[in-house]
Amino acid sequence: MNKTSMRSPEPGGRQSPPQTDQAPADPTRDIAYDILVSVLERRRSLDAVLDRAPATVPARDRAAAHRLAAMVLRRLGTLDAVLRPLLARPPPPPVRLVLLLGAAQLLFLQTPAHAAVGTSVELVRRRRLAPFAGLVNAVLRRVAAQGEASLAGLDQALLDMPGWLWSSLSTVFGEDAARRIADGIRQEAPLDLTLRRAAAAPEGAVRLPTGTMRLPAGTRVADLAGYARVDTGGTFWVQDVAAALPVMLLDPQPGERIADLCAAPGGKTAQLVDAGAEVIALDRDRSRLQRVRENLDRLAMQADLVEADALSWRPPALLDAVLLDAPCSATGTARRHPEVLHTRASADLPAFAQGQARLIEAASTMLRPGGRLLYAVCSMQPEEAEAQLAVAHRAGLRHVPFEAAELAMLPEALTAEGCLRTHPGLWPEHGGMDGFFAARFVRT
Ligand SMILES: C[S@@+](CC[C@H](N)C(=O)[O-])C[C@H]1O[C@@H](n2cnc3c(N)ncnc32)[C@H](O)[C@@H]1O
Repeated sequence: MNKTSMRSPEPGGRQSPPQTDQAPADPTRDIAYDILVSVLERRRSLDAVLDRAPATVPARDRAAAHRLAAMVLRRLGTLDAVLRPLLARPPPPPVRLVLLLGAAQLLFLQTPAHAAVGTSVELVRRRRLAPFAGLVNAVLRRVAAQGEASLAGLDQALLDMPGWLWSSLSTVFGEDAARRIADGIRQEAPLDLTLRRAAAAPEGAVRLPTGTMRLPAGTRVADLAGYARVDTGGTFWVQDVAAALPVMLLDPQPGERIADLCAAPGGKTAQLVDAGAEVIALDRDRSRLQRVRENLDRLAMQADLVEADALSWRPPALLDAVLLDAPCSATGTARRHPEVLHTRASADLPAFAQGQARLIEAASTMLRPGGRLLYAVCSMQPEEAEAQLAVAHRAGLRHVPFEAAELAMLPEALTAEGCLRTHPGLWPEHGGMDGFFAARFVRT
């Protein structure tokens, strides 16, 4: 196979263009490139980078940049494996990013070849890497010519998942399920909405067996009728089908006093309020708590918002229930937030598990005898899930397993110990779901 050779960049060739408030020349690809740099080199979140894009960039370009960068992050191992045989030696990191963006458009986003190749050549020039324009052009033309054949013989499930996550998932779920999870993560996630009680579903939405309404990937939520109704408040909010399960399993009753200890951005708070509970929504991050306020305002819902650290906060009176949706590695959200595949490592797990244990201990002191704790994490890792059952026991909490009848719509998510465990390999016929773990306890 012919390999395309490279010349060295000109002095200063690796600098990024200066940041300005002006809209970039090709916002989709420029922003997608910046996202990749920030995620892969600085372990930042995709949304945080997108939030920094100039306000002049239209929503449609932001959405396209998000989709393109997310596709590269989801398919990075496969894309590298396609490009490697076409290169005489590893290209400088910025050139690799341009090639990844171009190849993702060609292989996974159905961008016409002339557009994907041409815009990639322009992008490498704008990044002051003009000496590599010929290389980018030649390599991407080869990818375009090979098309689907580029992927033949590649074990994409293994290539696209970090090794540590693959071994952890194979141990927990078995190799077949790990493969189904990898397949689920590689799909673009649909838009899931939780409807408020008795509200009408937005047009075109499909009702999933657990009640969540689902619309195709790429649907813009703000365009849907009912998003910001002024008379009654919005009729729905965005929340993955799996993220809606913990509150369903807590089964909040009207008038119950319930604290949502890690509330922002407020999807589960809204479910608790919608059920008629008296809700205290707590978050230690002021700007994130502000998002809870905005979301509840849009829905015309009331809760007591408290900016505090759940480790030291105590309620004015003991509570009927606590929802602890604890901070975690978030591996369960990899299909919606594919950066977690690159920003997380197994070395992060002990610190997360320790933080969760301290929050469980704090939560146990807030409950009246007989009060319920619903512990949840959007993680698939056992350190953050089953391992916390022993912590809860030591803190004076009794595990109350979920019953088969409570998960009759999703029996495959009920574990032998009576916990909830979902993952992106479940419900492939409906479009999958995020990974979540939940367990229920009662204060003895
Ligand atoms: C997993 S998110 C919660 C998602 C939320 N429950 C929902 O459904 O929309 C974690 C949140 O916990 C907050 N948090 C983390 N540690 C905390 C602590 N010790 N006290 C209060 N909030 C905390 C973070 O600021 C973050 O907003």
